[in-house]
Amino acid sequence: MVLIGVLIACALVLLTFPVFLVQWSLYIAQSGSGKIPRGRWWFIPWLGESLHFFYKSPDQFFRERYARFGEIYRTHILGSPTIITSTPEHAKFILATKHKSFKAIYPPSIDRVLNHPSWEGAFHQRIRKIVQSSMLSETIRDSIPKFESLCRWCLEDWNEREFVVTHDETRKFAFHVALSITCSMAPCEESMRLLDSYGILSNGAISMPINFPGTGFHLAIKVRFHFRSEILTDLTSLVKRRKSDTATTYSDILGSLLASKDDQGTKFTDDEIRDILITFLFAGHETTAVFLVWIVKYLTEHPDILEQVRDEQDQIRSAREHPESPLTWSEIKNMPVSLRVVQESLRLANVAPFSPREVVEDVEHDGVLFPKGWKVQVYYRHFHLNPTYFKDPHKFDPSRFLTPPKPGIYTPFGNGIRLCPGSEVVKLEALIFIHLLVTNYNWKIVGGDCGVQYWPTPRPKGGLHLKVWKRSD
Ligand code: HEM
Repeated sequence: MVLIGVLIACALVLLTFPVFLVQWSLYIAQSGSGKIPRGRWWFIPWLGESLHFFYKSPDQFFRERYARFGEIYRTHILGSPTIITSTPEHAKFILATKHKSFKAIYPPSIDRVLNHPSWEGAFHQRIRKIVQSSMLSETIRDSIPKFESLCRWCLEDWNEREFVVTHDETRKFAFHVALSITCSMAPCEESMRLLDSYGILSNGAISMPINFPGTGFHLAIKVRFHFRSEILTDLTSLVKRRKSDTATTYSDILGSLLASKDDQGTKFTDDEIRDILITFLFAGHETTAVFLVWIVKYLTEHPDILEQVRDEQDQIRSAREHPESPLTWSEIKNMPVSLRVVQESLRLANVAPFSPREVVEDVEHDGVLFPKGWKVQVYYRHFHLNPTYFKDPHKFDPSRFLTPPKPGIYTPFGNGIRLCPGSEVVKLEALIFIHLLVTNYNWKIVGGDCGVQYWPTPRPKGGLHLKVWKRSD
């Protein structure tokens, strides 16, 4: 008995010794030169503070550490020692165009589902150029009628249903907008099949990366093969059709990818094109869908603001010769109240709260050491909910955007070299959605407030159930 006790004690000492060594080296590093930021101690090497991170709520996890350690601190989550920073100065440095010491990464769950490294260097710039030019406001303004009819299609029978799961419908809308920009695909059997596959893929990406039968992540890995082969089939037939269709010029991303050559005249391979499409569709719809749900929730909870938005949108409609005419670019540009609702919802909801990076080489900035191999998360939520930058930060108050925020403080679309190229599309989608929703419908939330699902991005739990009726009813 005594022997077993001694053996267990020895095993514990042996197991925890390396952890103490790591922790001690951190202590030396931070006390010697005062470089690595402060943080909590952890005791299980791979796990670190991950259990707290997943099961408390990321929001509470970061809030507690922010309160204790300030704007920059270290932790150990998702299998890596990580520095969390939320000083505008560090964010600018880490995300800056020319800085090569940090490389972009996906969070492990998304990484293993998408299964390709983040785009870097010249390859990244080449893709970015194509993607950006497809989403400039001059380019997307021609797509207003297309986006509006997609939105009408998604909203058309809301009043006839017992209740609407808002997130299901906004996903349908955002996904078809992304498909339209990517490969000019209109709603069809194929697009709905892809939407379903993406639903399962996204469920895996938003779950903890545990590959065990029965988990969402396990299912997503399995579905990924199915999804990839589906994309491959669709893409192959699309390329075939495009090649034989010499009469039409396609101004979508797929068309540009197929035409693009690098400095040596090399084209993208089919595998590369598939990876770009998979990633682009992923980036392009999930965040937007959740964001539109938040807009509905905020408007419902603030009837005074909903009334102002409705007044604005009704005026636009009544100023037209035919009230049902499609929206125009000049009408979109003349929605200041609704635009402020969009800006404030982006700030408060923080649907993309992080920019994750990996440190490529030891780098020091402003008294902080970022050690090689560590992860860094620029955490925008600390900016956007900081009373120093936004008075009464948890209050939904679109009027705060009557005064533009200071540069580098309001960053819902990130910053620097990877600034979201879809920001103009998101705003356009949101304004079209608001216009059609408030001019056509009244609604109320049913099933009570189910709270917030924080992982991986904050969203109303259950997708927000609505009972909807026509305004004329
Ligand atoms: C509310 C909606 C959205 C939010 C909040 C959002 C936010 C972001 C953020 C913060 C990043 C930077 C990530 C980083 O620094 O690592 C990003 C990147 C990106 N976003 Fe968005 N996004 C949204 C919608 C969209 C849409 C609609 C599209 C396309 C149609 C899109 C396409 C992309 C792409 C391709 C990147 C990668 C850019 C690069 O690596 O150069 N996003 N997004």
